[in-house]
Amino acid sequence: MADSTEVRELVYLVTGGCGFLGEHVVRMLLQREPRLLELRVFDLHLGAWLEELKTGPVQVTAIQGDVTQAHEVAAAVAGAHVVIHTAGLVDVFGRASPETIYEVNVQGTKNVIEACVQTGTRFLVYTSSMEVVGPNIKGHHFYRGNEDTPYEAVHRHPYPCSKAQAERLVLEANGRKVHGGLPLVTCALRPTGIYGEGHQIMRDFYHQGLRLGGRLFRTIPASVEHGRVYVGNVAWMHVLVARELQQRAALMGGQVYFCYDQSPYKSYEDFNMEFLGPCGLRLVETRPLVPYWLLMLLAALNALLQWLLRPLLLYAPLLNPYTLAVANTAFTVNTDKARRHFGYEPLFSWEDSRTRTIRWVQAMEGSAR
Ligand SMILES: NC(=O)C1=CN([C@@H]2O[C@H](COP(=O)(O)OP(=O)(O)OC[C@H]3O[C@@H](n4cnc5c(N)ncnc54)[C@H](O)[C@@H]3O)[C@@H](O)[C@H]2O)C=CC1
Ligand SMILES: C[C@H](CCCC(C)(C)O)[C@H]1CC[C@H]2[C@@H]3[C@H](O)CC4=CC(=O)CC[C@]4(C)[C@H]3CC[C@]12C
Repeated sequence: MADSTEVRELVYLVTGGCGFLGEHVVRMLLQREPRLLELRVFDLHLGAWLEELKTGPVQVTAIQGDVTQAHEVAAAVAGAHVVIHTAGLVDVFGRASPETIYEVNVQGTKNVIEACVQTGTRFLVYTSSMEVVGPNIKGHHFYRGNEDTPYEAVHRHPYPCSKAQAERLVLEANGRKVHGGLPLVTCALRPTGIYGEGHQIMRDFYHQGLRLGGRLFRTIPASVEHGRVYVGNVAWMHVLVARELQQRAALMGGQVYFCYDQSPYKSYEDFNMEFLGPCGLRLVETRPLVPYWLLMLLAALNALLQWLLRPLLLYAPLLNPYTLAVANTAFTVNTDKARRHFGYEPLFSWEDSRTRTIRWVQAMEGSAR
């Protein structure tokens, strides 16, 4: 909501601005950051929807680029006041190699930090993940914890390892002198499982349900709570944190914040049914259809098949030992740190978030309704 009394003077860069979360951040900035003069959207793959944004009062600059290429990042960052770094390789299914995941998530983040230092950009917001904390490889539950809750964050999978390493780099860079001599101010946001318009896995579950005659089969006990947060609220947190970081550098610099809202605590599958149910799907059984030991066996078999078939084709099903462990381990947050530090309140109520997500599912091609 542009306030006519504010002067448009700020240049923001959003890396990964054409991804699921990135698009919401871009649209939210245009709606809710009245001081924005130019918005640079940097992504490996640019979306056609960017064109429609170019007619407004803010200059929207689309930059096709790769975060692993330091010179491309530096060129995009030069002259920006704030960088929101959401670009990342989100892969827990074995589609990409561990090397590629590290290259994008860790080297890409190093490139963003170095670009800020070299070009004199002072404010950097990093999209981290709940995965930097847990669930850990021991399957310890994290039950409604906050940023200070003790937890053994031990990982083996490349995705959480790379996000944890990148987050550490961002936090350690807080206070480094950028070109011109002023200190860099950084912080990291840790969303739990994001949902909402554009969520690919929700889309996949919906289509799977349609193929199975309107049914989905429970795999995880309903008692295993999984943290979820609406994409619009995650985007709003990014906008707010980026704004307030400029005013409250001493308090917020080097800090981490979980992303949260009023979404209910439920199992991954029961939560998805909040949207898929009203779209004509039902979750069969009150208890998992397949015993857990058999699921573990199937997950291990999938991992073996992935490895055997790799020279011939990419076999990357949803079920693997890692996704099973994440889905089957409680991980929920209960915190007010973002409210205390920068006045965050969710912009979308649970009812709004649910309605918006249901409308999006219903609008999908092949809708059951
Ligand atoms: N989806 C989720 O539930 C969660 C996501 N996150 C984090 O949020 C961020 C965004 O995730 P999503 O929007 O879900 O993923 P996404 O895959 O939809 O978006 C990532 C974007 O980054 C871009 N990108 C990938 N590699 C790039 C490269 N080398 N150079 C430039 N751009 C590149 C992609 O083209 C894509 O547009 C990621 O950093 C992810 O780790 C954190 C917690 C939960
Ligand atoms: C794919 C999983 C659901 C199917 C499980 C099965 C096959 C046993 O029925 C998803 C369950 C939990 C998801 C992850 C979680 O929300 C945390 C995440 C945070 C991120 O930063 C990236 C995405 C993800 C790892 C997310 C990925 C899908 C699940 C494993």
